[in-house]
Amino acid sequence: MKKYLTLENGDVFVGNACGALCKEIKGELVFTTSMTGYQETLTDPSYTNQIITFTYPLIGNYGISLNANQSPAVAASAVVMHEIASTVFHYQSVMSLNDFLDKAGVPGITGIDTRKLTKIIRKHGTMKASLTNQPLADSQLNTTQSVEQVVKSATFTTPQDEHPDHVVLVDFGVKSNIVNSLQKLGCNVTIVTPEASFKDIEQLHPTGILLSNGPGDPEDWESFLPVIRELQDHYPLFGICLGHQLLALANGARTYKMVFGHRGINHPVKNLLTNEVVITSQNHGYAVDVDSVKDTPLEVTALEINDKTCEGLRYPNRPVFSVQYHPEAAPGPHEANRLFNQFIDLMNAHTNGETK
Ligand SMILES: NC(=O)CC[C@H](N)C(=O)O
Repeated sequence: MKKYLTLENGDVFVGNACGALCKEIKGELVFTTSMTGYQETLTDPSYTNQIITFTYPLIGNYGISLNANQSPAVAASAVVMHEIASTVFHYQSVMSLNDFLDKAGVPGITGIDTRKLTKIIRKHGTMKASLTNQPLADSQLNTTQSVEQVVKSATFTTPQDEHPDHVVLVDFGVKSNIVNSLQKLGCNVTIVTPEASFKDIEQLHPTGILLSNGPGDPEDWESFLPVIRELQDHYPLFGICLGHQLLALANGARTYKMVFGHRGINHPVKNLLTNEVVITSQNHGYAVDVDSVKDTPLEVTALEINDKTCEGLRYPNRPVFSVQYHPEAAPGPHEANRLFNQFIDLMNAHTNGETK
């Protein structure tokens, strides 16, 4: 069955349908250069309302496993591939990528020259696009799920015991490996939605706050910025990706939309405090304006080596910091994992009265 990918600039790519064959969809067309980790990528809530193009030419060859999902559902609207593997080899695989997409009701298109498509996205920037069963003019296209719906589905959980580290995680669309990474290090994690007030969070007696990743434009979360300002006055705080952008906005810095973003698992980031370079997992379309940080109490702590975008911030003399990349990986390298240990060290020092 044929499928049509129509870009906002008028370009049309014709390929073969896969996944939920008949489903038609609209979304923001982005690309990821990750060579592995398609299951984690597709279930990362930050990809909500986005059509993901995989630049790697063969996707799906190790199937789908029971423990790789980053949220209960496939978050991406659709998938664009050069080739989807028809034969799957992995001892943990329980189904093929094609069946996974079909069960999730997510359409895909294969047989696409993803190199050509990516060059177009790099030149024009991320664009709206649609995936239809007929050339666009003849099709009946439905709209997609809103970002709000994703965030409202977040749940509250309560700590099981009295471990000293109790992280209240504000869920803007969290990846499960952020929660797992904290729990593996012994933290209790309570998840709250961004509707929580400072008082709601205070009543949970946190030892630290984590602002999660999430989809969409950080400027849409203006209502939560006053809560962040209060939180950073009282608790150790760690922001990841969207959480990093929100920490910046809450302190008066600006964010902007990048031309085509960073989506991949080999982005080099230089730590300006240690001169160390880490290879990081990234997925973002917005960034913090480095120059705008100068007029805030924050300090830029890291830059992406290729384009010098802001990758890290801290609030000097406070246990408050953030990164634009994903220390929890899933997918990607684990080099930055130690940031969770650093967060725990900051919480412990704060609990012991060693920091403000
Ligand atoms: N992974 C994320 O948290 C992404 C943050 C934000 N939605 C962006 O695209 O920049």
